Amino acid sequence: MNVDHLGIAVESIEKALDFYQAALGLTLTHTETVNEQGVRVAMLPIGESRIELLEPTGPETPVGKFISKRGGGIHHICVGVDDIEATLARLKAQGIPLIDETPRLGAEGCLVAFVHPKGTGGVLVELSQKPTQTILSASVLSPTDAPAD
Ligand SMILES: C[C@@H](C(=O)O)C(=O)SCCNC(=O)CCNC(=O)[C@H](O)C(C)(C)COP(=O)(O)OP(=O)(O)OC[C@H]1O[C@@H](n2cnc3c(N)ncnc32)[C@H](O)[C@@H]1OP(=O)(O)O
Ligand SMILES: [Co+2]
Repeated sequence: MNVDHLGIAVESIEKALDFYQAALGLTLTHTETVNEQGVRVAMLPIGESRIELLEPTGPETPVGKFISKRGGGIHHICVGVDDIEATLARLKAQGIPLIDETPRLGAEGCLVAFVHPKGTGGVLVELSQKPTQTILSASVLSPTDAPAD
């Protein structure tokens, strides 16, 4: 397991890059729109992890609602796992409240599922399994935007 990324809700990725890219000096490696989650994402590696900037595609999306209720800020922590189905089954058996009982498609073709904050000490936790080479090469799962650089 690892911290795959930290999700930060922002009103505008472009504005947020003034800090994370221009001032702090992180490198923007990937941008993509994930329609299934209603977000545009920008990935900036930091050490062995990444910062994921999340800009909502509209107000009635998870990140859009989060920003209108609380303003921007830390939205979720993403834990990388090798077998997301097995992890979900283990959590479910222990009565942990899951938002997604089956994985969905996340950024970069990953399989993702969210655990409800009421079962995690108030933090929205995303589980993510990296795609296999086979999945990566399938055109249906290709990122919708071109890489940033
Ligand atoms: C692209 C992908 C990727 O990385 O690959 C992504 O990250 S996509 C990232 C965007 N996608 C997602 O977030 C999908 C999963 N999220 C969701 O399904 C939703 O946002 C929920 C987390 C269920 C919240 O739903 P909704 O806004 O309708 O409910 P709500 O505002 O009434 O919130 C219910 C309770 O959860 C709390 N709550 C809501 N959002 C929270 C957050 N981000 N972190 C911590 N707590 C949170 C509220 O304060 C409230 O607590 P109280 O009950 O105590 O008042
Ligand atoms: Co995420």
